[in-house]
Amino acid sequence: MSPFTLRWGIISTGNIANTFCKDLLVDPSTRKADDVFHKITAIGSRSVNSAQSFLNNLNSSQDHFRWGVSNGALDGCSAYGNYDQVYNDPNVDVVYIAAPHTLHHKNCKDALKAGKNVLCEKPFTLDAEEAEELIGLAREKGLFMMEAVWTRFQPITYAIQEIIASGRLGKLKRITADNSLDFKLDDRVESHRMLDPALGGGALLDLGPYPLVWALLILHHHPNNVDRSSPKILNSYQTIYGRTGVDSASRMLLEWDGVGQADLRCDLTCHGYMDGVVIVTCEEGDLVVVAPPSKPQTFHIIPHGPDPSRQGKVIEKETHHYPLSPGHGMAYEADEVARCIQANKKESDRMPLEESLMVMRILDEVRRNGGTKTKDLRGTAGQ
Ligand SMILES: NC(=O)C1=CN([C@@H]2O[C@H](COP(=O)(O)OP(=O)(O)OC[C@H]3O[C@@H](n4cnc5c(N)ncnc54)[C@H](OP(=O)(O)O)[C@@H]3O)[C@@H](O)[C@H]2O)C=CC1
Ligand SMILES: O=C1OC[C@@H](O)[C@H](O)[C@H]1O
Repeated sequence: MSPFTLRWGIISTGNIANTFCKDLLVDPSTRKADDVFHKITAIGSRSVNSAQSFLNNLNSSQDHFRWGVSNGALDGCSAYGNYDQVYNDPNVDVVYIAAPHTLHHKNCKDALKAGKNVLCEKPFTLDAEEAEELIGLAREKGLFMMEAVWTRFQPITYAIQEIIASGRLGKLKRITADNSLDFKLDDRVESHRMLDPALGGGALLDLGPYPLVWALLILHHHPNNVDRSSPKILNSYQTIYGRTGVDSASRMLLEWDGVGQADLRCDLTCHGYMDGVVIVTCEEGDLVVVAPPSKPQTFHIIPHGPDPSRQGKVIEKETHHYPLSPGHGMAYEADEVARCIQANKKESDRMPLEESLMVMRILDEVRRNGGTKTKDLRGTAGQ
């Protein structure tokens, strides 16, 4: 059977848009996804020159990214000097939104209103109100929409969830998860999207979704969270970066009743502990994930010790590798979008809209309890 072709329109020509588009050009058979073919049919930028040079750059891709160029994935692709032409292009099935956080809501809304399916970068929106409005609109229009939490679709996350759910490590106790890096804040211009409060800058909104995705995968989806209830925020703290007033670091302590606690961190001033960016502590041992938390490929199981009273299922340290297919690891989420749209689904079971909304509510509460300049920043819901 010939593969299902999904035609992508791309909004903005920044860093992650480039990484994502490159991954769309990788041969799907390298990740056993022969049922899908990704085609990029429109690129939208605030400047037509930027759209055209982005397209030229994709056309000159090498290595694994050459496959799509040679197999027609960029044939007939339009380069537009605005976003509206992407939304209105009849050759586009789904729009990928990769502009700064504060524009996600407007861009998604414009795409949905034009009748397009949507994949939107994390954080899904600036606040929960925006997310609610988009979810309502997507449902009203009968369109597919998903937050681009690529980590969820990587092979290692399924494997880790399976081990935890199997009970092999004994009862789950708690997790810690950390997505931190030394972003060299002092060397950046104040208008950088990570530093500018008006663009939703700071660690929480940019890095926070990753510790949260681990908390959701492990605790929210744990078999003991039978009715999938939301966590309580026990505590949170934001460190303020004086120069622009955004958070240079954020901490969250969440609890899923009857399941466990999640101690979550994100920091723009230093790396986390690379050999243990996520630690799932269970009765019999720890499951420890090696960096980066957005796309890990290795985890260890480390037993707590030879305690004869334990069930003895974890005796020696184990190392498990789940290598990503060629590319950056973003194609798995694109495959999910293609399969959902082909099956006429309006959302992904693996990344449900309710969970995007739940994350936005958590981020709102942390932001509003902190003292940064984004504390009172409101989104564009209703506009
Ligand atoms: N999934 C992942 O791994 C990652 C996701 N992200 C998410 O993707 C989004 C974009 O991040 P990233 O690619 O790093 O950002 P960049 O700054 O590299 O790119 C953002 C692009 O948005 C467009 N844009 C529109 N309006 C503005 C504005 N007022 N100021 C700046 N840019 C504007 C520009 O493209 P143009 O001029 O062409 O319109 C710009 O190039 C963020 O929401 C971030 O959270 C980021 C990194 C990794
Ligand atoms: O979204 C992201 O994913 C990967 C991280 O390292 C990056 O900082 C963040 O923006």
